[in-house]
Amino acid sequence: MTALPSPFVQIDGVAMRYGGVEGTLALRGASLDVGEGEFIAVVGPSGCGKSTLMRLVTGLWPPTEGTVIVAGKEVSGPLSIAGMAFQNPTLLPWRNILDNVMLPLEVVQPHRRQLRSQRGHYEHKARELLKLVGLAGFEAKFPWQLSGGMQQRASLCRALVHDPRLLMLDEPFGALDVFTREDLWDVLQDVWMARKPTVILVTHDLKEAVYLSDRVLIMSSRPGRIIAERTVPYPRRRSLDLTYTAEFQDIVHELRDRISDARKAEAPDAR
Ligand SMILES: Nc1ncnc2c1ncn2[C@@H]1O[C@H](COP(=O)(O)OP(=O)(O)OP(=O)(O)O)[C@@H](O)[C@H]1O
Repeated sequence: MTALPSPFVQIDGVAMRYGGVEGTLALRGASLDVGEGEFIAVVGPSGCGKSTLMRLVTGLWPPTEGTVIVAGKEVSGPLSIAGMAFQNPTLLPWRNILDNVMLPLEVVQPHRRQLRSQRGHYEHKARELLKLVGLAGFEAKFPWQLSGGMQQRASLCRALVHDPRLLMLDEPFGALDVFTREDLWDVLQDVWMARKPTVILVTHDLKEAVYLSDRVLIMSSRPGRIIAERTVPYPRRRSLDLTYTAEFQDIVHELRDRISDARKAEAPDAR
């Protein structure tokens, strides 16, 4: 019998308290595994600790208790193999779009070391990514010259330019109108199909979670932990028509009911 490969992301019994012993307990007993190349979505009540979980996986904060292992190593500082995108695109206003997308290459090794001698190669890569998300021709524009949706596309390119094995997305489409959001779902789907990074997506949008992921993890109210999961059965490439089918909507309703139960559940000793 062949052994199963170990998960790419392993979170085991993690607790996180902000601000010392009297501070806010954001997570308690949180455990989850994500396989390499898997796309998972994390949903849960507001304030349950989803963003906190993302910070622990990317090494931006250490857990108060428990372990976080990524690619076989315990996380002990910011992870260079991760690309990140958040609700707010946070592009640097004084850099044009191409230079914004290339920013991680100036920070993350081995790219940082190679950037000067291989600038042409890296620039080509950044331009190809911008083309993939429909931003060819906008390389020399500044963020303020782009719409919110276009800025979010650029921020997705920035998260991908250093070929991260792990893509961490914290409500990346939350601030966008529904049409732009749906366009970007398909952009993300195409990027995932082409490069197969491991993706952890935090979202409040249950339709988005089901449309994009292989598995949806549901968190309890704070202090958050994973209380249930739902496997999504649809092969890719998925089309938006799928979201109008009764079966798809049943899955969304099922998730909504579970989150509503989690919101009602008492968390008496959470502070
Ligand atoms: N830097 C911080 N210092 C102190 N408390 C914090 C900090 N960041 C988050 N918290 C608290 O930790 C808890 C979990 O916050 P977190 O942002 O992880 O939740 P979330 O599920 O992402 O929320 P939302 O769904 O509203 O975006 C909240 O009670 C929040 O107030």
